[in-house]
Amino acid sequence: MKNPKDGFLRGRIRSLKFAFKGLWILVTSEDSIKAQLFIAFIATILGFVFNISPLEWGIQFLAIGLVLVAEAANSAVEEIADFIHPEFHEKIGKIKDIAAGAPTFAALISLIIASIIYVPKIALLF
Ligand SMILES: Nc1ncnc2c1ncn2[C@@H]1O[C@H](COP(=O)(O)OP(=O)(O)OP(=O)(O)O)[C@@H](O)[C@H]1O
Repeated sequence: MKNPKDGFLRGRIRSLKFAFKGLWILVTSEDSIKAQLFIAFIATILGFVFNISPLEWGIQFLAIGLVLVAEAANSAVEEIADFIHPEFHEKIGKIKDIAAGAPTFAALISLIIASIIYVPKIALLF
C-alpha cells in the first residue's frame, strides 16, 4: 500500500523491497517455482554443452522468464483463491484451473523453443 508521505524515489525503493520479498517467498516456498528453476538450471547447462549462439541464449532466457512469470502469477491467484474461499467451490476450481493454464501455455511454448534450439544439435551427434 502506498505511503502518502513517501516521495517518488522513496516510494519506488519501498516497492522494490516488497517485490524482492515476493521473489524470495516464491523461490523459497513454491515447489512449482523450485521445479522450474531446476529445469532452467538444466537448460543453462545444456546451453553451455551445445555452445548455443547469443540469440539462442536470449530466446532461451526469455522462455525461462515466461514460465517463471506465469508460475508466479498462478501462485498468486491460488493464494487469493485460498484466502477468499478456502472451502470447495466449483467457481474457485475453475479460477484455479484457468490460472494453471498460464504456466502450461508457457511451458508448451518453451518446449517448442527448446526443440527448435536443441533437436538439430542433438541430431548432429548421430
Ligand atoms: N477450493 C477449491 N474448490 C474447488 N476446486 C479446487 C479448490 N482448490 C483446488 N481445487 C482444484 O484442484 C486443483 C489444484 O489446486 P491446488 O490449489 O492444489 O493447486 P496445485 O496445482 O496443486 O498447485 P500447487 O502445487 O502450487 O499447490 C485446481 O486446479 C482445482 O481444479
